[in-house]
Amino acid sequence: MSDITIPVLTIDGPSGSGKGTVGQVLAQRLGWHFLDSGALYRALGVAAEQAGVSFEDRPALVRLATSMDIRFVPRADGAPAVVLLHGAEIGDQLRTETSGRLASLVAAIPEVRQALLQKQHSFRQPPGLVADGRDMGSTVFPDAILKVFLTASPEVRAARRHKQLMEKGFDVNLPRLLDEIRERDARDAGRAVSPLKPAEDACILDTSQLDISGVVERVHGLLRERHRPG
Ligand SMILES: Nc1ncnc2c1ncn2[C@@H]1O[C@H](COP(=O)(O)OP(=O)(O)O)[C@@H](O)[C@H]1O
Ligand SMILES: Nc1ccn([C@H]2C[C@H](O)[C@@H](COP(=O)(O)OP(=O)(O)O)O2)c(=O)n1
Repeated sequence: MSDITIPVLTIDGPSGSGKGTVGQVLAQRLGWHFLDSGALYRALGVAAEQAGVSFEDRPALVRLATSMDIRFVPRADGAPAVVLLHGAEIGDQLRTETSGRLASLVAAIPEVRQALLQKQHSFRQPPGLVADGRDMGSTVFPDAILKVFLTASPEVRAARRHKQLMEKGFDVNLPRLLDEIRERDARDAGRAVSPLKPAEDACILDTSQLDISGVVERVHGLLRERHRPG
């Protein structure tokens, strides 16, 4: 269990809806911790592939999830944390669509999700936590003070991801990216445990027509309505 006296803001939604960007800005602004839960699943997918573990071998994946040494080293400027997997920096490889697909595959295994639960709860530290993912509000932090579910059309999300990856120097193809995003959405939404879907008490926000600061201000406004730091 996590300490329910520490406030949590959850931001869930599909790929490219802006969870990570908006979550990081708000965590920096509030001085709260930040959990990029997708990075845990991505790192596990990459670690499994590096170790030659079959994605059919559930016990081996669970062992890897439990023993995986993953650390997030925050950067002072609020930029995404440096991710260390077994002491080595993973860097931009973690953000590729290949690692997104591997993440989505391991994330469909209930025992893997269970094995990563404690790690996620350990991010709940004073003075607060912003947590981004698929099931932050529905499963991992059901008592969050505010649950936001961001959406945007698949076309808008694919275009955002395309721009982001091209800027990082990856040569990506937009139609293929759109297909991959649709495939990942379907797998994440269709799995039996903690599927991609808004928590019952989530505020749903379509970001297709909003810029990043527009989304940040909306979410911060909702948070202010519910949480006044003591
Ligand atoms: N509302 C928005 N308008 C324009 N670009 C956005 C918006 N939200 C996010 N982006 C951009 O889209 C890309 C993906 O955003 P990200 O936060 O990584 O999404 P997610 O974490 O939901 O997958 C980033 O390059 C980000 O700057
Ligand atoms: N809380 C989470 C976070 C991610 N996942 C899975 C499902 C996603 O397709 C992958 C990658 O997630 P991530 O948030 O890093 O991906 P995007 O930035 O949204 O493209 O991991 C999950 O099942 N539950």
